[in-house]
Amino acid sequence: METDSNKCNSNTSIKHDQERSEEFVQMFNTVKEGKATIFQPKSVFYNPVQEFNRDLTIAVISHFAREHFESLKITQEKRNLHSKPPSEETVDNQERQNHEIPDILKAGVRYENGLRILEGLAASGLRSIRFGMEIPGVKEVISNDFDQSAVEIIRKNIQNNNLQSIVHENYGDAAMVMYQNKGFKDRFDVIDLDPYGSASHFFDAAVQAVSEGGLLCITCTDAAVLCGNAGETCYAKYGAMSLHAKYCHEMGLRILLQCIESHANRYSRYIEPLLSVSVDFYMRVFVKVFTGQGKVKRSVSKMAMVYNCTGCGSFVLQRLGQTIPTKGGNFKYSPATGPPVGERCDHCGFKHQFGGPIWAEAIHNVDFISKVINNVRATPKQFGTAKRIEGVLSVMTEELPVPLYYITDELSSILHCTSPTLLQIRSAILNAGYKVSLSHAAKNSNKTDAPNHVIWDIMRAWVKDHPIHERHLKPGTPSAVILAKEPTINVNFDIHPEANPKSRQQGLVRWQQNPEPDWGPKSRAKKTDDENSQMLDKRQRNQGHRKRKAEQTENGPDKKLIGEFDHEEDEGQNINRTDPLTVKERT
Ligand SMILES: C[S@@+](CC[C@H](N)C(=O)[O-])C[C@H]1O[C@@H](n2cnc3c(N)ncnc32)[C@H](O)[C@@H]1O
Ligand SMILES: [Zn+2]
Repeated sequence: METDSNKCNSNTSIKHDQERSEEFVQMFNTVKEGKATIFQPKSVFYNPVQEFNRDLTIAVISHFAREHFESLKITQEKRNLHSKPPSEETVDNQERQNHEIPDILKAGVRYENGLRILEGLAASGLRSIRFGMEIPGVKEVISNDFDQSAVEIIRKNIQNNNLQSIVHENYGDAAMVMYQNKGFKDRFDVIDLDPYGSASHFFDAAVQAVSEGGLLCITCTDAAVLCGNAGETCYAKYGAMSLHAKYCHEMGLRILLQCIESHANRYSRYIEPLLSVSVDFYMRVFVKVFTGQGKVKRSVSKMAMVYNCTGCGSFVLQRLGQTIPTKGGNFKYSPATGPPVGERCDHCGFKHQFGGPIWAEAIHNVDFISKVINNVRATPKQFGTAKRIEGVLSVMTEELPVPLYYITDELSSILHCTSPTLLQIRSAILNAGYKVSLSHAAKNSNKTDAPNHVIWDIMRAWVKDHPIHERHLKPGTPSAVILAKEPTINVNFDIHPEANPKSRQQGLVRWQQNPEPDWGPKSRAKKTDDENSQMLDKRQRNQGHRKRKAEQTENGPDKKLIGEFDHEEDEGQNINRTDPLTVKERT
């Protein structure tokens, strides 16, 4: 029975709810991205620069969903061929509807046989909510974070966008959530990991918790580590030595793929990269994961070490293993033979650095990417960053599958000469009978199957036409040693008909536009006042701790040790994408 006091309480509570809701709206900014509108408190992470990352992910998963339903259809057709379908009456109507394989998939509708997606590190849930609203063919999105306040915001955002039937918030450690769902029936079709810094500590769980043929979407923002700024940290995190070479952005992607593959191999699984992108301040890879002991045996042959000349930057790959075809379509496996280089570089006489292992196979699936481009072109208004997606992905479809690249300006700077234009150097390579392409990871890059000596012959011929000052020919320097030799091939710089890549002819947005203020990886979200005062207490307690620790060491302060303490969180996040890529595209 309703009493007056109850009435009063319920009125008060309605009033409180309204006040709370108004307070809530005033406390937080609202952010609109794609179809989602979300509350975004300062204490929960948000980086608007990552819109490209989120748009691209939605474009990729949307096509993955289409393929998922196509394969369900094929399986169902095969099953129908071999067995008598149950009569209409025996199948419950609702059941049939839920499991139907529709011709046209809709977003924002729950499909019982659709994708189960986990966003392990969801912050405000923006990405998960966009998944729920924009990806057709979804069964469920679990939007997880281990920060209680973030989970609260996710819950509000789900309600606010009316997505309760598809998106579900979850509070937990991402690794634990994945371990708890690694059972055959519980695995996720798609796992998205988008942490601060490295994602490597999630790989072991992720490769187990993704379904057969499922998709991992992984960001690492510690690009500087992957690009050779701290090779020893890269080894600790990714099991490979990175090099600060001109091709470091692609090498970073290949280290990342190598690392995921080696984690997958421990569970008789292997990866197939769909798309690997190094843009802005981060790396992002999309890989499918499969199971197969036979295929896993080939993994070692897919890996290579890299010899990088410290004088002229020439590079040579050494595979770790060989896969040799035998009779009856079988294979035998053996260690690779080498080394492929002498003690000193053939071209300039300097020593080599040794990096890797890296993934030495294709990093993109061109067929898949072409379909993603077509879908984005068909709905140009869906994504705020559609133009950039089209541009970057188009360059990827043109990329040769050979690992790594030369940067034209770097070749010229070694020889202290002017640079050939993009069309001139590409023409010289093509006219010599080799292939060449750009890499999406660097302007003025030349991916080519031409051997190193051909590249240097082209540059020697260039210097003959564009002589350099004698002061640049100091004995023993790379330029003096390289230019002391005559070219062994006929070099022709006449413009080749295929020298100008299609993506360039079409004027697509292929490279990062001028960065806006605050561009870069964001550090952890700011703490509230309470959390700040707790941190201050801790800081005060620790004051002088490092100094005391350093003084205890026999040889005085160990800068490295202090450095590690100071920067562990942020290490590797400060990639300056203009280094070594400060170059404008040469025409
Ligand atoms: C970079 S933000 C995620 C951004 C989000 N994916 C987006 O697109 O806006 C990282 C989030 O991961 C959460 N996080 C960090 N480590 C975690 C862990 N082990 N398990 C779950 N969440 C974690 C943090 O609380 C933070 O909200
Ligand atoms: Zn050299």
